[in-house]
Amino acid sequence: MTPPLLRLDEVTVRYGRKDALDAVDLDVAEHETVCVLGPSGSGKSTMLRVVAGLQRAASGRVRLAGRDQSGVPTHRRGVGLMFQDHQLFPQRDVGGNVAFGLRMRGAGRAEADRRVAELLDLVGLPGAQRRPVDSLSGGEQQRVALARALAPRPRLLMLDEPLGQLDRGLRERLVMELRELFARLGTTVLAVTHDQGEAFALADRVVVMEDGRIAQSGTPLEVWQQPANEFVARFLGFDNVVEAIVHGEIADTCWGKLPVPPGSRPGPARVLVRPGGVRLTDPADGLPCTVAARTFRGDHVAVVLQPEHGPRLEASCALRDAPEAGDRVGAIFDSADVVVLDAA
Ligand SMILES: Nc1ncnc2c1ncn2[C@@H]1O[C@H](COP(=O)(O)OP(=O)(O)OP(=O)(O)O)[C@@H](O)[C@H]1O
Repeated sequence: MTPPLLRLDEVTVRYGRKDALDAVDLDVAEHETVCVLGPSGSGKSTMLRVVAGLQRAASGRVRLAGRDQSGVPTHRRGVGLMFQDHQLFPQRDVGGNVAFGLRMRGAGRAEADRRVAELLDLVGLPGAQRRPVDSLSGGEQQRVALARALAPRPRLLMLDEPLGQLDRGLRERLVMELRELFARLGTTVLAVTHDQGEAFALADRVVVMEDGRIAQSGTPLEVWQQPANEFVARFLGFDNVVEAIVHGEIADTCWGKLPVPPGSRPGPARVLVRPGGVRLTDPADGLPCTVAARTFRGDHVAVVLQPEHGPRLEASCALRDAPEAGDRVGAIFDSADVVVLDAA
């Protein structure tokens, strides 16, 4: 069996007494795009740095195509890196920036020129070779940085907050372009971001980091549908989490009895209710609540409910059905949107 393109085997990175990575195991298969997601300080950049050879592991192994990379310098690992602030060379023009890695690897001028033209076509900047980089917009600079990272045909492309500085609309567009480009080129990608929308749009697989460890790894759909624990649930923006006692297909909570999916582990647990699974009805027919606030979110309205007992909960409503602040409503719960979480 061929080994994964990248394997981290119990990799620990220590800064002083702190483990920035704590015995992390991770495989990235050839042609896979893996996005590492997590709050600030959870170890995302450290993971990229140790794979690139910019940071030494205190213990564990980094393998690329099965080969232990201990002692292999960055420029011999065959990895491409793109950081959040692009780090383009301001004194070189676009062509000079994209050709940089090629020339470093001994490519002749004609070959480098051909490859630069090919890459600028690929990233949607055909003919931009002679433009000064400071004449480019943020999004264009991002494309040049991407072309530069792809130029030497790295076996693994690593992106650190690739779209961090750009405004939301542009990011959403570029993420789709990147996904299509990586699929077309068959690039293997390890990207880190703190933006879940970006990670979910780009990734075949999402890895959520918490304090130097992997809290969950799965497809975007798996992680979204079944967050492993309360940390992941809250990181994804799900705040409807309460203590519960699960028995059979019921969870007893301060919000009353919630239906849980068949086969849920019985006993004390934390339970998440996705806002889409909170339906509003007459106060007499559900958990009586007062509407504390409502926020327009484009395609839906987030309605914050204050029950008579227990913490507030959020419901997601269609615009035409959304109640007004101060209204009395009843909340009923849909078992498909109730998730029994692992104890953290
Ligand atoms: N050179 C360093 N010296 C000491 N501590 C460091 C160093 N680099 C990172 N750390 C610490 O290691 C931990 C992980 O940092 P890292 O930069 O990998 O996190 P991150 O998830 O990428 O964060 P961010 O999203 O803010 O970039 C943090 O607690 C950070 O303060």
